[in-house]
Amino acid sequence: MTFTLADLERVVATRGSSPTDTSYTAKLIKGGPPLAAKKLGEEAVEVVIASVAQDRRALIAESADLLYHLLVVLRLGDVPLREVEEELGRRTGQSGLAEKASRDGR
Ligand SMILES: N=c1c2ncn([C@@H]3O[C@H](COP(=O)(O)OP(=O)(O)OP(=O)(O)O)[C@@H](O)[C@H]3O)c2ncn1[C@@H]1O[C@H](COP(=O)(O)O)[C@@H](O)[C@H]1O
Repeated sequence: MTFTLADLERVVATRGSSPTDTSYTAKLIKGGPPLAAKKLGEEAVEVVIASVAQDRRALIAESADLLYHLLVVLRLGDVPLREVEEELGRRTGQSGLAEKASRDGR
């Protein structure tokens, strides 16, 4: 089964509400937006470098880091991933994808 961003969002939320000493996510959340946003920026630069270098393997790994850190930043901003998806859906307008998502109740 595919591990989705929604699954990762739930993991991040759990680490935020039940922090453990060994959790990197809990450390980021404790540091608040200044720490999490700084890490997000660093990961974005690493994605840029991988892209320009045309390093496909690094692009996948750095994109995973970037998406994870984005979910932490969203959590700290009290923004559910669903609201970002809704924004993307609005931009997609009346395309088939948006209609399907709407029919599926997402
Ligand atoms: N997807 C991720 C994920 N991606 C990247 N990272 C961490 O992000 C950090 C990336 O920062 P760097 O590359 O700068 O590494 P670093 O120098 O060790 O980081 P700093 O100490 O400088 O902050 C690394 O420590 C990675 O382990 C992640 N940490 C956690 N997750 C997910 O979150 C879940 C919970 O993790 P914990 O919160 O650690 O239990 C995990 O099971 C994963 O699913």
